[in-house]
Amino acid sequence: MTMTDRMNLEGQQVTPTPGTSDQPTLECRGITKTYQSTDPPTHVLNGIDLQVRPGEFLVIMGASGSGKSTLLYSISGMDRPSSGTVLLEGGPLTSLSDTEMSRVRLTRMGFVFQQAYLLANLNIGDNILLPALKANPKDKAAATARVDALMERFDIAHVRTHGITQVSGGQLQRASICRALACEPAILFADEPTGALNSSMTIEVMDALSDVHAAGTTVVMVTHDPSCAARGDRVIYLRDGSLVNSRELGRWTAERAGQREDDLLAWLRHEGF
Ligand SMILES: Nc1ncnc2c1ncn2[C@@H]1O[C@H](COP(=O)(O)OP(=O)(O)OP(=O)(O)O)[C@@H](O)[C@H]1O
Repeated sequence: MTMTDRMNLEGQQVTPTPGTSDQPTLECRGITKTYQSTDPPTHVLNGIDLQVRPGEFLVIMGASGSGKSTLLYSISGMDRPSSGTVLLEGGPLTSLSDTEMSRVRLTRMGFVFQQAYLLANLNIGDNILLPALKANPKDKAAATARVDALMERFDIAHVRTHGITQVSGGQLQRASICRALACEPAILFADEPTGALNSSMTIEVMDALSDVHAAGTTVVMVTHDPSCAARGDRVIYLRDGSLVNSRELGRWTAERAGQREDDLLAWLRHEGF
C-alpha cells in the first residue's frame, strides 16, 4: 500500500475499510499510459500505484482530462497500459493475450458505462442474460435463475420483456448493473454511471451500486459528482495523470450522507476540484 493510500487530508493515518484478506482484489504497479496516435504523443498516466481491497468501493476523481477514464480502462483490461503491471486477484492481467483478457473481462469483471449499450434487438431480460450465456452456454438454467434474482433485486423484473426504448433511464442503468453482475464478477468497474441521468435516477442507480457493494462486490467507479463519490469507501484524486491524494471515508450510510458529502466536497476543493 502506498503512502497516499494510508493518509487522509490532515496527514493522519487512517484505518482502511472494509477488506479482510491481505491480497488486494486489484493491484496496479507503475501504470503509465501514452497515446502514440497523437503528434506529439500524449502522456496521460505517470506511474500510478494502487491497491483495491476485497469488497472495497473505490472512487476515482479529478478534473476533466486528468486521466480518470484512461486509468479505469488501463486497469480493467479494456485498454493496455504503456507500462506497469495489473494483477487481478493476484493473477497478472497485463501479460495475458487479447483472447485471455477478453475471457477474464467476461467472467471476472463487470462494466457499467454512462450509456447502457444494451442491444436494441433483445429485450431487457435477454440483454442481461447474454453475457452469462456467452461465458458458459451450458449454464442456461442457472444463468436464467441468477438473472431473474438480479432483476428482482434491482426492481426491474416487471420490465423483463420490454424493449430497451420502453424503460426509463434509471431502469436501463439498473439493467446494465444486472448485466454486469450476471457472471458474478470479482470486480465491477463503472465509468460515470450516472453521467446521463437526472437527479432522481442518479439516486436510484447509486442506491443500486451501494447495494452491490454492500453484498460484497468490489467496485471501482469514476465520477465527477461528489454526491456519488460520497458513496465510496475511499476516493483517490488524480491530477495531470498522477495520483496526488486519497481520502478514506469508511462505510456509507444514508443517515450520514449529507455530512459525508460536505466533508468530501471540502476535501475536493482543497485538491483543486
Ligand atoms: N485515444 C486517445 N488518444 C489520444 N489522447 C487521448 C485518448 N483518450 C484520451 N486522451 C487524452 O488523455 C487525457 C485524459 O483523458 P481521460 O478521458 O482519461 O480524462 P478524464 O479525467 O476521464 O476526463 P473527463 O472527466 O473529461 O472524462 C485527455 O487529455 C485526453 O484528451
